[in-house]
Amino acid sequence: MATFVDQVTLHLKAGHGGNGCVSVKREKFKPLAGPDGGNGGDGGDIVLVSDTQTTTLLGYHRAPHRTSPHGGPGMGDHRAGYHGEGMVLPVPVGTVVKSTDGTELIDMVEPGMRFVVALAGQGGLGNASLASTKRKAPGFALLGTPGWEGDVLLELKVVADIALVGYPSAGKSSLVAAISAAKPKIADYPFTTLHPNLGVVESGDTRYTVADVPGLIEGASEGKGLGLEFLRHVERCTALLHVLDCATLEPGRDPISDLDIILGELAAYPVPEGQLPLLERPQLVALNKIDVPEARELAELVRPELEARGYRVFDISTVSHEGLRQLSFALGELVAQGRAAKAAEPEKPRIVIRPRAVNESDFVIKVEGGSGGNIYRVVGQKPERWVAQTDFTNDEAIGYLADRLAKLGVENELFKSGAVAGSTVVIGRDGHVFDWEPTLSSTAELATAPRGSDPRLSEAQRSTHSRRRETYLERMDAKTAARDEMMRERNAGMWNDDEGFEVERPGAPDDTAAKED
Ligand SMILES: Nc1nc2c(ncn2[C@@H]2O[C@H](COP(=O)(O)OP(=O)(O)OP(=O)(O)O)[C@@H](O)[C@H]2O)c(=O)[nH]1
Ligand SMILES: [Mg+2]
Repeated sequence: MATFVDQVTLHLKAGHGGNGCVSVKREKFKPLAGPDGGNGGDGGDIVLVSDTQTTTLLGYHRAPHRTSPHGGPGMGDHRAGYHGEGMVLPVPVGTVVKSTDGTELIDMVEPGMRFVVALAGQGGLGNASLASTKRKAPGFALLGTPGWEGDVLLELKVVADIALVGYPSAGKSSLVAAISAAKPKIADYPFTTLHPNLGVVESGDTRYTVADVPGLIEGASEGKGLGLEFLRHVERCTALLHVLDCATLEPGRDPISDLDIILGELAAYPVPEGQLPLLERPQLVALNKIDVPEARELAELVRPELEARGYRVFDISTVSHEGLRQLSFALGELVAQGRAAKAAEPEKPRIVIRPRAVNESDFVIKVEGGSGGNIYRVVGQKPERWVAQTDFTNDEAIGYLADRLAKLGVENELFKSGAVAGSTVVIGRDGHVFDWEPTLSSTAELATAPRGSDPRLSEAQRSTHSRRRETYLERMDAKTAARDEMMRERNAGMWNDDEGFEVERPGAPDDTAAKED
């Protein structure tokens, strides 16, 4: 028998971004002709895609380690590194992706949904891209950031319209076999069915799926028998069909008490938030095995009570096929009603399929008490990424990082949170924890010096625009003053023509002096 895998832990490693390149263009007679280091390429993301052609997680059970390619490093002469190719992992429709702590990341209920489960690293900028008017020849490049690495849990939940529930050997698999083309294993011992079987039924205009799940017994919710675990597959069904065995010879069992026990077990199953509890969904009852005379009698006997409880009851035999037509028609009606109700619901917003997307610009500083004084922890996507991009063996790169952090306001905030000279500053929540040693001196300077005395925090740096505007206005004022002065002189010259008028030419006397030399 083929193994049925409905749960698998994937170990994922998304590709790293390639490092940027530091390179200087060399030409004949011009050995330092400017930076030309190319950017590193991005790594490849690992993407899950819900695919109707995929029906099992078996492939991932056999090969749970998946690694996507890294981005290539940048090279000289402005050559960028290649991008790592994204890795697409097809999963069956109905796969739920969870993190290792059990939180649901996404429910891939619709065919064709894409979920970036492991985000690749970004390529680092090369020194050509880092060049600016102020920094004409950067002697550093940014490192590529690491890709996401970790485990996720894939859980396959069968998506069926109708779920058959009942005791072992009640005839659930036989019923699926009788009303659909599915060929589940049928035998006269309990727990024949170990994994759900799906059958497709066509009744009138409606086409629907029926899931036959393993038998339930009393205490299933506490783990007896095959436990409640298999009800996970029932979770998404529109309606339930109770299959009751009227021909059982086991002492102490009869259709009514069987039903009560199953109802008790179903009530104990916790459905995920936002879904209807199992017992609040439409339910029908099938009294099975009425080809056996005693079973038919028993069915007649219990029918009034079941009807009194409000169930629609069907007497069936999967052997003689009696009652199956009416039953499949009734199930089809239920499904059609369920679908119509669903279509009338306002459409849910499409799920955003990029994980771990936090507001990029935000960072927070957490002050933690340590034995050697407070630790200032900077937590935020940007600062963490920038740290990962920094080559700490290169002073220029460290300086660039300090500038970026200062511009974002990190150092400002550190100062406000009370960081002083010698404080330990750590950037990153976990994983990327790095001790802020290399730039401690600059942080310390900032923290001890009164605000504004640090050159990088001076007004000239902080508000370049208003500063530039001020300088411009000053210069314009000076110009106007000079012109006024000149006009005044010229006017004076016009009135006193005899005194002569000469436009002063600055530098002219010097020129003559130079010629004379
Ligand atoms: N006489 C008679 N026997 C039936 C009928 N339906 C099922 N059976 C028998 O009951 C036994 C159990 O049938 P299954 O379909 O395997 O029962 P199940 O509910 O799927 O059982 P589990 O998978 O163990 O939970 C088999 O021996 C079937 O032949 C029926 O309508 N009449
Ligand atoms: Mg079965």
